[in-house]
Amino acid sequence: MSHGLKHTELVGSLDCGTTSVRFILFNKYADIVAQHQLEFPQYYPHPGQVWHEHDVEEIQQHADICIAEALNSLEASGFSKQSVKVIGITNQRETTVAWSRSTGKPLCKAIVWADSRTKNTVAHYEQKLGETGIQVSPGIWKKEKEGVEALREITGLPLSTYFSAIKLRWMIDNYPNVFKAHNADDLCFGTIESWIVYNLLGGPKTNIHISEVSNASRTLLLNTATLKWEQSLVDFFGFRPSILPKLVSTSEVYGNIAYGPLTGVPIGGLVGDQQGALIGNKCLTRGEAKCTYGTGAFLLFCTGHDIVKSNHGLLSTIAYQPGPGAKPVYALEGSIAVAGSAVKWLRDQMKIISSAAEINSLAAQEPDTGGVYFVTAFSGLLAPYWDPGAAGLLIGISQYTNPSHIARAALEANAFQTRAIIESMKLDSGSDLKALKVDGGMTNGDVAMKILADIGGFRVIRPEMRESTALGSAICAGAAIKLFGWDLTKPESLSEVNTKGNVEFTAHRIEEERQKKWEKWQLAVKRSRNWEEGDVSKA
Ligand SMILES: Nc1ncnc2c1ncn2[C@@H]1O[C@H](COP(=O)(O)OP(=O)(O)O)[C@@H](O)[C@H]1O
Ligand SMILES: O=P(O)(O)OC[C@H](O)CO
Repeated sequence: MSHGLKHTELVGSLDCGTTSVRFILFNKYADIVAQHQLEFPQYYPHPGQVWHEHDVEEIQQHADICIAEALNSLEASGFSKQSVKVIGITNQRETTVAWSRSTGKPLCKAIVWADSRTKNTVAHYEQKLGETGIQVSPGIWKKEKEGVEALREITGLPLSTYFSAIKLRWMIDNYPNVFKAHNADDLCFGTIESWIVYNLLGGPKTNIHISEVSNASRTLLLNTATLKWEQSLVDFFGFRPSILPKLVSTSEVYGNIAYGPLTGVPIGGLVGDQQGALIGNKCLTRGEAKCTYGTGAFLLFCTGHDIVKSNHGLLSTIAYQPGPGAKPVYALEGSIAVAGSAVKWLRDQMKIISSAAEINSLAAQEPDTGGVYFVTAFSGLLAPYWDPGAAGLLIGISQYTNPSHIARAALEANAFQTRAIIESMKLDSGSDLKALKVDGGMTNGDVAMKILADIGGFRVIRPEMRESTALGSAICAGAAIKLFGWDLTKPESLSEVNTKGNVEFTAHRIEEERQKKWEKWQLAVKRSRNWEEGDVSKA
């Protein structure tokens, strides 16, 4: 490798995604020096329903193995462990963990972000917003439409099955041991970064119960302007304040690792994975955007220090806070629940491909979808539709339809949903997006990327080094100890980071044809909506 790596300092990143954990060691140029990745089990305990769980002890064990194995390969290639100066953690967001303060053990399996079992809980709180509302200041209550607005105003989010407070409420209401721990002030609530950092820093011995603000901004409990837990919302959802972790910034030293091969190394960065990818793509100033295609797809558009409120179905979220007390940077986000998971479904359930990568060669066997549209609403639709009642829909099937058409339609679904988000972003931010930086497992396929550019009608820029999520948290961690001169408030300090080439994909289809397909997609989405509440008399 270049740049005299053997003598250099390194920064680690523990990336705990929805389907796998990886530990990656980077040098100052973002070259990957060593890494290890492991998939972990997914639990779907109720066939036919959209329950999706993780065993968080299993995630922690996989994380420990990834760290140990990456360090073994590091040493095997002639580096000392002491090269690792600091590590960052990045994670699937919203996934909700409940553990016991006294034992440090999880009280139940974590409810994963994409799980939509909580539809009735959402309906209950929608009704409560209509009836009692939320108290926005002493004696001032906002109800009904105003209540929904106030919730958005405070948190940047709508009431949805997606966010953590709803999932936690469901746990308290449905698991007697969680209910008991809540009442006894023994319940620790956290998202995945809270859980991992709690363990790495010593578990119940040290009891460091913290949550980072980009993750906390996905709970429905954080005031994104003040960066504090919002008491009115803690009350609204009926939580005891003792459950809440202490809030911390995205880049600071939270403590030193308490066990294993990295004992004594500081943890200096915690960041939600999508915000991590924004940082890893160096989209640090207003107007820059990226989309990460993993299990789901998440397009984040940096809005600088301004919270831009969306009127078109997007989320206003915290991108990162560069240090304790520092001014946060915000983003508008469009979240798509199903992206790579549709590929996984074609592989594991439909068995029309034997590996995820194969979707590309299968889709390339046909020039088009033969009129098939695939609305991948496996657990309802997130942005910009926010319809938990939408159902997955394959439409336009005929005698002529073959597996290639379906594979292609799955890739097109990704592109159409991305376009829907870009259209909303245009309306909310006033700026058009002519080019999109992409990363994540799904972007490994060239055919998927060509379809994205062609259907979306924008340039797609794919970096050679696509571990942007991990790199983002490494940058946060490095910046916390001023390693390599990195500074999140000075984008120019990252000029030497990840400068390897990009591959670009451009649109070929004529605009009129693209528009026609777009209109047909919108029609397909319309047909998939409100299926759960469907009533034959209104069909
Ligand atoms: N070559 C490929 N083409 C299309 N999809 C792919 C390819 N490789 C992986 N995927 C999909 O990408 C997803 C994994 O991406 P990753 O970024 O690791 O996700 P996560 O962080 O959500 O676990 C899987 O759902 C898989 O189906
Ligand atoms: O782990 P990923 O890449 O699927 O990302 C999941 C998101 O953070 C959910 O909001």
